[in-house]
Amino acid sequence: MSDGAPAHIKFCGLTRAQDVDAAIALGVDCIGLVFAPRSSRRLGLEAGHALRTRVPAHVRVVALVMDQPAADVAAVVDAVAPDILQFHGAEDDAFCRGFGRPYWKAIAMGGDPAAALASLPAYPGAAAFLFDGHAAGEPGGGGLAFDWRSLPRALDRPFWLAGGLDGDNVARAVAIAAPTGVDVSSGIESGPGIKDAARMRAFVEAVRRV
Ligand SMILES: O=C(O)c1ccccc1N[C@@H]1O[C@H](COP(=O)(O)O)[C@@H](O)[C@H]1O
Repeated sequence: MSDGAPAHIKFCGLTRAQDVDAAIALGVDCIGLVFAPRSSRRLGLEAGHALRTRVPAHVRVVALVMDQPAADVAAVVDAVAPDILQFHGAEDDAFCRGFGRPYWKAIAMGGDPAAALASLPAYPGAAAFLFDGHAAGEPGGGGLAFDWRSLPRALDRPFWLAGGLDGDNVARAVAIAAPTGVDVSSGIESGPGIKDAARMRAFVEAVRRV
């Protein structure tokens, strides 16, 4: 999938203004804000809005949701104005399309990868796929990697690699999977939702060295 350009970088699960500012200073492409109920990084609408206002227009804000009612997703869209919605649950294509934003569909590769990949045609409206290491029905953000070699060599749209990435393994992951971008949460943290400046920098430097 890669066209030889460096992989894009998304830092996910930011909860503090200082971490958003540091991520932007490092030049990441996307900031992920988590609104999924079962996440230790979950933001309320006001906190999400406050973080969103710190993000310049050239950095995309991705709002992560999981198996929430349409009214809750719409409230996130209204309060946070994300550039992209990232769906992590059993939402179908029609649901994901219903909020007037491009969407990325997370694909849970941690259980049955073949079944996970077989679900891709069910999401014709997805602007991109995000392959994560958690099992279907489980939340992500737990640092779980999957076998990057299980991804197809060719896909009809951009895809992001997530799950268990950090500054030590991301170069190998990019070399194997050639994703459009890489997405990381726990691999740049000192604790849930608390990003670590040195780990953030190490991750970005590792991706840029590939
Ligand atoms: O981050 C969370 O808390 C979360 C909750 C529910 C669904 C997905 C979640 N996170 C996503 O998982 C990736 C990978 O996380 P990690 O690097 O393995 O810790 C994260 O970037 C989010 O996209």
